[in-house]
Amino acid sequence: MTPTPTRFRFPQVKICGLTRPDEAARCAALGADAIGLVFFPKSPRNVSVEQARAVVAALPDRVAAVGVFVDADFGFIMSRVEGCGLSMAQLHGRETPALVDRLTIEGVGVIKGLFIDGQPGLDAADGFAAHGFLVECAKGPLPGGNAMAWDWGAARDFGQHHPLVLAGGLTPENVAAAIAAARPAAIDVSSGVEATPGRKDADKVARLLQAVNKVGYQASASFPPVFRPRGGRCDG
Ligand SMILES: O=C(O)c1ccccc1NCC(=O)[C@H](O)[C@H](O)COP(=O)(O)O
Repeated sequence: MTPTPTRFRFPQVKICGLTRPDEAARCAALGADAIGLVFFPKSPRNVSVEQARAVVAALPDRVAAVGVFVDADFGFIMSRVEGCGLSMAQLHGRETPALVDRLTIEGVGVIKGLFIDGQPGLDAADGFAAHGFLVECAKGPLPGGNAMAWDWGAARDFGQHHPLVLAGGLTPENVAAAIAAARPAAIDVSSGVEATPGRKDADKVARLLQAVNKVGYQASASFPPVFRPRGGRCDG
């Protein structure tokens, strides 16, 4: 992938695992760039199509709505994308490059989940024409959302060559250190801003965004923004 100089807030912020419209609207008002909706029945954050549609309806257009899937097929993903008004899909299992290509052709932005210490690992990235790569560790009972911190600096080199979405155990207290260590294009947080699984705590979200904003805005970064506003095709 060829790095393109561009201007945007660095890093972008995705708050994942929303289940309620009022909490999603609050995340947006506080400055989140994207929210995540988990379509995985084993997760305590799993949402129905109806729930997800209501959450997306509460968002301003500038906020990306990302569906999180684990080994789902094209038809299932597209039914959620179209039924709920999602702009992006985050693939958190053993999905193939062909599935990513198919979604991209449909105008769906794709974030591929990779694991620093599991499969698929970082070496799989070059096979995927994804808009971003979420990197976290593989510890914990679920494929994501496990509140597991790791040595985030181990992803720094990866982030020089790929649009890195840093995730795993981030909190308002440690996010500045994590950003300094990994220099990601975006960060993703779920457990660290929750009151209970699936319920976001507005005070924690506010403190997280304050901490990210304090790190500063970088005028130029190596990649285009990972999270794009809803309502347009995602071509690049
Ligand atoms: O959050 C979940 O429940 C989940 C379940 C299955 C696959 C992925 C899932 N979440 C993906 C995310 O993007 C999380 O925000 C990411 O793993 C970080 O989670 P956390 O360490 O809790 O901040």
